[in-house]
Amino acid sequence: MKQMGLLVMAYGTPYSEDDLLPYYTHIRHGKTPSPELVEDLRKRYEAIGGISPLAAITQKQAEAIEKAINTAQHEITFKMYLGLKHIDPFIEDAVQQMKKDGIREAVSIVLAPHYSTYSAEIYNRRAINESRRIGGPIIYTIDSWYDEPLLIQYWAKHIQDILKEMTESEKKQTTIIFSAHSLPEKIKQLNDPYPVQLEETARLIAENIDPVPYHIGWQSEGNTPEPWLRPDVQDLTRELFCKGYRSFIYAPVGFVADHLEVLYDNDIECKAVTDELNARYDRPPMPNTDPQFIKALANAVFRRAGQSKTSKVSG
Ligand SMILES: CC1=C(CCC(=O)O)c2cc3nc(cc4[nH]c(cc5[nH]c(cc1n2)c(C)c5CCC(=O)O)c(CCC(=O)O)c4C)C(CCC(=O)O)=C3C
Ligand SMILES: [Fe+2]
Repeated sequence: MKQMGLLVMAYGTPYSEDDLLPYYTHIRHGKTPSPELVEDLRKRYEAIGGISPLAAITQKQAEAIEKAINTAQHEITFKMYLGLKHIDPFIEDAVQQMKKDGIREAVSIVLAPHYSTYSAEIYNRRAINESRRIGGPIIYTIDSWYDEPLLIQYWAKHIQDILKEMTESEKKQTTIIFSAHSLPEKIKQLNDPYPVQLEETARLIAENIDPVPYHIGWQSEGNTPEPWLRPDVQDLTRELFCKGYRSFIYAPVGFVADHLEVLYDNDIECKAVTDELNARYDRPPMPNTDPQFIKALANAVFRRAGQSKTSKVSG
C-alpha cells in the first residue's frame, strides 16, 4: 500500500506560563513585547484557566484525522506529523521529520477553514520552503476548506439546536453573528479571499437552519496602529441591540477549537456586552474532535491526495 505523510498545521499555544514570552515574541516576528502586553496576555490566559486547552485539542484533532482517513479508505496509509506556526514542534521540524522517515509525498492541511495571506498562505509557504531547502517530500497543500459540507452541517446542527429551544417571539429578536479573526484592512487591497470566504461559510450555514437574520463580524483584532477589518463583534452587538435584537448567537466559524480567542474574546468579552445590555448570549460548541467535523477534514485531505495522483499522471 502507498504511504503518504499527513502534515497537520496549526497555530500553537504556550504549554506552560514559561512559554508565554517566547511564544508572544514569535508571533511578533521576533520583537519582544512590552511587559504590559505580556501581562495583559497572561491575564487573559489566567481568565480561561491558566493556559489554553488548545495544545491538547490540536494534538487530538490531528490524531483523529489520521485515524479517520486510514479507516475510511485502504489505498493510502497516512502518517501524521504535527507542525505548529508559533511554538514547537514547528512546521519546519515536522517537514524534517517526514524526510528522516523517508516520506516522499505528503498532503498538508491547516486547522483553520479560510484562506488568507496571514494564515494558510504562510503555513503552506513555510512547509514548502522547508521541503525545498532540505530536498524533502513533495507537499500537496490545501488552500481552504470553508465550504466542506460536513463543516457546514456541523455548525448548522449546533446553531439549530439553540434555535429550537427558543419560542417564536424569542426567535424574532435573535440574530447570528458569524465571525473570524480580524486582519489588517490592507488585505482587501491584496484581493485576499478571506472576507468573501467567511461570507460564503455564513451563507451556507444559514441555508441549513431556520431563517434568522445574520451578520458578519470580526474579532480578536491585534494591538497595532493600522486599521483592522471591522465591525468588531462587540461593537456590532451594540449596534444590533439598537436595531431591536435581544438575543445573539455567536458563531466564531473562523476557528475550530476551544482556545483563547473563543473562550475569552467571545465567552468573556462578548458575554460582558450582552450581560450589560440584558440580552441573551449563546455560542455553539466548537468543533474540536467532533467525528463529523473530523470527517470533513479527512475528506478534504483524501480529495487532495487524489488530485496529486491525477496531476502526476497527466503532467
Ligand atoms: C488569522 C488568525 C488566526 C486564525 C487562523 C489560524 O488559526 O491560523 C489566529 C488564531 C490564533 N491566534 C492565537 C493567539 C494569538 N494571536 C495573536 C496575534 C495575532 N493573531 C493574528 C491572526 C490570527 N490568529 C494576527 C494578525 C495577530 C497580530 C500579530 C501582530 O502583532 O502582528 C496573539 C498576540 C496577542 C494578541 O493580539 O492577542 C496571540 C496570543 C491562537 C491561540 C489561542 C490560544 O492560545 O488559546 C489562535 C488559534
Ligand atoms: Fe492569532
